[in-house]
Amino acid sequence: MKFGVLVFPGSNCDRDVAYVTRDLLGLPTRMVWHQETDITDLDVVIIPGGFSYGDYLRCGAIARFSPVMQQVINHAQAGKFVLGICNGFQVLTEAGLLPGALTKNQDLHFICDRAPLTVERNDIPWTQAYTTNETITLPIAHGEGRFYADKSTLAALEDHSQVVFRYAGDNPNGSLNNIAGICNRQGNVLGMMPHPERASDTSLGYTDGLRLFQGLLGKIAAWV
Ligand SMILES: NC(=O)CC[C@H](N)C(=O)O
Repeated sequence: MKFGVLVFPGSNCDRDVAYVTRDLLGLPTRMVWHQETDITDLDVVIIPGGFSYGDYLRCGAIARFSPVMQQVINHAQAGKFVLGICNGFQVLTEAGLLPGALTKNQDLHFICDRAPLTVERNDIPWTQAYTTNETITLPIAHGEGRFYADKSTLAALEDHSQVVFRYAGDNPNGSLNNIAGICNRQGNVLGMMPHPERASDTSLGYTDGLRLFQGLLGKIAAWV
């Protein structure tokens, strides 16, 4: 299984993700510059965190127009895997691959913290290494992480069990329904504000994030 990690001007978690997939998990991984137009060699695309285009206009609003994004849409529509972490989640909503929007945190401050999360479902490949309703802890670091969607979109997300992670403790940013991460209806595209790649190495003190990547490895053969 081959991973590709997108790199935009301003990405800053790209190497952290590659450290997990290439160095910790030993999987083929290549960095994908945002102007590339052929990613058909990839099984999994990860859009990492950071400040693509300096967060001008809105986080992810400019990156969404990078040439590689049409390829990411094709990749997702073919049923292949896409993970957007933090700025990557913002890019996925801007690109229309996930519903809703990430808006400025309720208190308008950038938040850097550890957040307890509830895993809402473990029946998609991404989360099969967790148990449903398990509480895990992942770092968060964002200024625009407040999930918003209109009433009918929010109801549809809940009706189709597309909420994958919810903030378990205090709601850190004012996200509607405590939403920290969602997937598309098929379950192959996942977006989340917390950073699993920053909780994957034992030297960092906790490894709840590693199981996200490990879960995908266990399931991919059956899913594709
Ligand atoms: N860590 C990140 O990816 C940050 C995302 C974005 N720049 C924000 O502040 O919301």
